[in-house]
Amino acid sequence: MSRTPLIAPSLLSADFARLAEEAQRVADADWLHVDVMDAHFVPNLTLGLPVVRALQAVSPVPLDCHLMIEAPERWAPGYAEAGARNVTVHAEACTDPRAVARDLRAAGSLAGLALKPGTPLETHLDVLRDFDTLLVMTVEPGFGGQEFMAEVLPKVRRARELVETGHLRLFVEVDGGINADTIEQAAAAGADVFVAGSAVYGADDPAAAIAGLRAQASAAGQG
Ligand SMILES: O=C(CO)[C@@H](O)[C@H](O)COP(=O)(O)O
Repeated sequence: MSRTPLIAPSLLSADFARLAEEAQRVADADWLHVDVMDAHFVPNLTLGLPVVRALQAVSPVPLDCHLMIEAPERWAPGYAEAGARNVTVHAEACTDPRAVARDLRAAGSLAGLALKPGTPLETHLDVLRDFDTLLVMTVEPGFGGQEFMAEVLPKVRRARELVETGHLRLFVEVDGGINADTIEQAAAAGADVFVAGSAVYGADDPAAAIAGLRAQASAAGQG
C-alpha cells in the first residue's frame, strides 16, 4: 500500500538564537520536530515548555515534540496543552505508558512512544495499541549529526507489518541520521514520518531539501 510521507525537520540542528525564523524556514514541512532533553535521560540539555509555547505561537507547521526526559508522566501533558500535534515519550523512561497516552489524548495531542535502538518492539506491542505514533530511534538519542543505524530497520519493518495486518494503527516515525543517502532504506522498511535535522537545516535551501526527501521517501515507500 502506498504511503504519504511526512517530513519533520528537527529544530535541534537550527540556530537556537533565531528559533522563530528557523521555524519559518521549514514552512513546507509536515511537522516541526522539537527535541526536549533534560540532561538526565540523555547527556544533553535543550529547551522546555516555555520555549515550546513560544514556538507554537509562531510555527507555520504543527509541532512534533520528542521528550527525551525522565518522569515524562509529569511533564508530557503540558506539551499537549500547549498545542503540539504529537507528543512522544520514551518507553525506557515511562512507568505507566498507557496512562501517559491517555493523558496526552485527553489534552488534545496524538500520543507517541519512542524506542531507543536497543529497545525491542515486541515487549511494547500491547501498550502500542494505545498510541498514535511509534518513534523508532535510528541513532542513540542525545545529539544531531550522528550516523544512521541500519541495524534498527528490522524494527521498522516489523512495525509496518503490524500496521498493515491491523494489529497496530499508528505512524511509524524514524529519527536520526535521515538524509538523502538513508531515507529510501527507511521508507522501504515502512516508515512514514521522517525526522531530519542536519539534512534540512544544514542545507543551503531547506525547502529544496524537504522536497527532495519527500520525493525519495514517496518513491521508496510504494508497494
Ligand atoms: O532526537 C534526535 C537526537 O536525539 C534527533 O531528532 C536528531 O536531532 C536528528 O538529527 P540528525 O541525525 O537528522 O542530524
